[in-house]
Amino acid sequence: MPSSRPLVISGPSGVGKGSLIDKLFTAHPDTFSFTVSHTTRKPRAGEVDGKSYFFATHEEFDALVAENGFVEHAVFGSNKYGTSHRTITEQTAKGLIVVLDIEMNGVRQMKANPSIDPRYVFIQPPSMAVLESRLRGRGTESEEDVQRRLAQAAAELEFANAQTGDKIIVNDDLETAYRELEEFVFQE
Ligand SMILES: Nc1ncnc2c1ncn2[C@@H]1O[C@H](COP(=O)(O)OP(=O)(O)OP(=O)(O)O)[C@@H](O)[C@H]1O
Repeated sequence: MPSSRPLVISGPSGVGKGSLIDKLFTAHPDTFSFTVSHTTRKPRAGEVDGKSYFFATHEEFDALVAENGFVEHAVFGSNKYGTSHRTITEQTAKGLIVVLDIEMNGVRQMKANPSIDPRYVFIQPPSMAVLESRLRGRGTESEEDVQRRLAQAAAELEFANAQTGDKIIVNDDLETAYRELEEFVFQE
């Protein structure tokens, strides 16, 4: 039986977190769950409250921050995003392993307030050059955005390397990295 502790997957943009998490969910369809984040941004067409996100006003969001309702939260542009304690405990109570895809500052917050005791996995690129080519190859970001993500990547790698006791997986060959992740997740 795998541990029921939530799994926090972190690492620079473009390193392959999404690809690895997709593989995990596909290979084990009834084992894992995502959380539903809170956001102050307005719903886009087709987005359902409580499914895509929990949509909140700034006042509602700030009230939840004040009562320590988030395990991590952040501001992107003019909007706030956060993962509530509640979304994690609800999914864990269903017997699912919660998977959180979180950036460095979120990990910092979770470690500073260790109320849910997750397992941390850091995904790293074989080199910065490979990371750059994956980010460009994905073709979803503007040049300015690629540059911003690469600058942030250096900080992400430095942060991960300074952590002790967490799992680090180098995503060189995707299948090999996936097997390493799977083995870690399903170990006793
Ligand atoms: N081991 C690998 N070898 C080659 N290409 C890979 C590998 N892993 C992922 N990729 C490719 O690299 C690109 C970035 O991967 P992905 O979108 O999964 O990254 P991410 O870490 O989730 O990024 P973000 O944090 O920005 O969402 C994708 O085009 C993906 O197909």
